[in-house]
Amino acid sequence: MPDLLQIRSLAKRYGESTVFRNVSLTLCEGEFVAILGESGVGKSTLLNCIAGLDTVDDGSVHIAGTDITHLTEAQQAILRRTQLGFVFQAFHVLPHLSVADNVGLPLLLQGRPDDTRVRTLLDAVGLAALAERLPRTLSGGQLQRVALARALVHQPKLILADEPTGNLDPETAERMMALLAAQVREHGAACVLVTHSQHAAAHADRVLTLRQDGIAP
Ligand SMILES: Nc1ncnc2c1ncn2[C@@H]1O[C@H](COP(=O)(O)OP(=O)(O)OP(=O)(O)O)[C@@H](O)[C@H]1O
Repeated sequence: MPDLLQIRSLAKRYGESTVFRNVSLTLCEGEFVAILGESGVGKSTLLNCIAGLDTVDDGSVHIAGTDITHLTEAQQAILRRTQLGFVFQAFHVLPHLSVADNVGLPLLLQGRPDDTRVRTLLDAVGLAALAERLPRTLSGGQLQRVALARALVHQPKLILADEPTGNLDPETAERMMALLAAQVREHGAACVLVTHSQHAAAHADRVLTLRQDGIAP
């Protein structure tokens, strides 16, 4: 199966301080990897580097065969829009858009708005009744589900999920992880999940731990 993500010898520093180095990881279609690691070790930074949202100091990141570290910012933005779904730890929903419009944004940006697909995702994350509400009227767990629905709505090839169940009760978290896993396995996507939750990580095919000098089982 083709590799959707290939990370080779990735290194990241902030000034003189090394966050991580020697990080290599390959994911093919249908693969789901969970990354654990102590707080501050660089898990969110790694996801940002994969998405081209942060610079890297060494190594390469190929997404569906394209090295994102060698693209211009505009080219990276197009690749993110077409290939990536990102569940940010801090949600990053747009405050002036309704829940439905936030979820539909990736489709709109690709010039293929689809209200039916948005409705399907809102149903799947249990937010259909809140479709017209503004984000500021939602709870943290509801916002997290908006972020998950938005990351899946355009059926991206690569899903990067940063602690996507951190604000959810155990039952809702299980349902959201099942939704994420179904997207990966039924649609041939690949997912990198960053989490502190062993329950969430149990949905993955492989569980790896990030340390300063690399990533390993
Ligand atoms: N813009 C920045 N400038 C300098 N240091 C940074 C910057 N962003 C992150 N860091 C540092 O990089 C390290 C990795 O941060 P990161 O948020 O990736 O960790 P994490 O493993 O995701 O943590 P957590 O599990 O607590 O969310 C931390 O020590 C953090 O302080």
